[in-house]
Amino acid sequence: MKYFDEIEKSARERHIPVMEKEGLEFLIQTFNEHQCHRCLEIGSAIGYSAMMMVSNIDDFVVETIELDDARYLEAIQNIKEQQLEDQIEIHHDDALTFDINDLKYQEFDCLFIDAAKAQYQKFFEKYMPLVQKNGICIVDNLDFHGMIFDIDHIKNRNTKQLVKKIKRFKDWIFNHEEYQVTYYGIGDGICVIKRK
Ligand SMILES: C[S@@+](CC[C@H](N)C(=O)[O-])C[C@H]1O[C@@H](n2cnc3c(N)ncnc32)[C@H](O)[C@@H]1O
Repeated sequence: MKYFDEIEKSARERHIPVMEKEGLEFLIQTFNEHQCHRCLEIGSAIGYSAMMMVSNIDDFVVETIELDDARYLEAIQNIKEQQLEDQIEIHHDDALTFDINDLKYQEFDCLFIDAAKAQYQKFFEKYMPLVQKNGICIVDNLDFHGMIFDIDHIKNRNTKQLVKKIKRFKDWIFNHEEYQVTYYGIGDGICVIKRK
């Protein structure tokens, strides 16, 4: 497995939320097992997860969307420095309002949702139709540091609202008649979603 330890370390030091190694290894393994080659990622941050994916999965491209100005610019720089421009296409936009006609690819075999947690359902509903029939979607951070199991004891009002929204998404997707969801207690809770 190829790692980008310096980039990861620098992100953590500056409190830029990038995926934990364990979760990323799981993501890469899952995309490999499902023979995925084209991923749409929502939430690039500084490009770390996209670079990990394209560097560790054969014949793999990522198209990714990032809202934050500084992170987007840093992602561009990182991708360029690693000479991965041919494999990673990054857009600077709000994924909720982004015009999907501006995507380079119109169909994907995997979707990775890793942006604003309160909007998971909106991201899923907007982007899952771009994933082909046998494709998969991976969603991270579904336990929110275990808080999802003990919402009544969360004191901070904003945190409580956020955790409630994550729980609402979890309940919605787990009970969805069109999708089959498998939960893995890796990192902060990961779900692999497939069409039934
Ligand atoms: C958890 S970080 C992504 C980490 C990255 N996938 C990694 O592991 O290297 C989430 C990112 O989503 C971005 N984000 C939040 N809301 C967004 C939106 N509506 N559209 C696009 N990006 C968004 C944030 O600015 C943040 O950089």
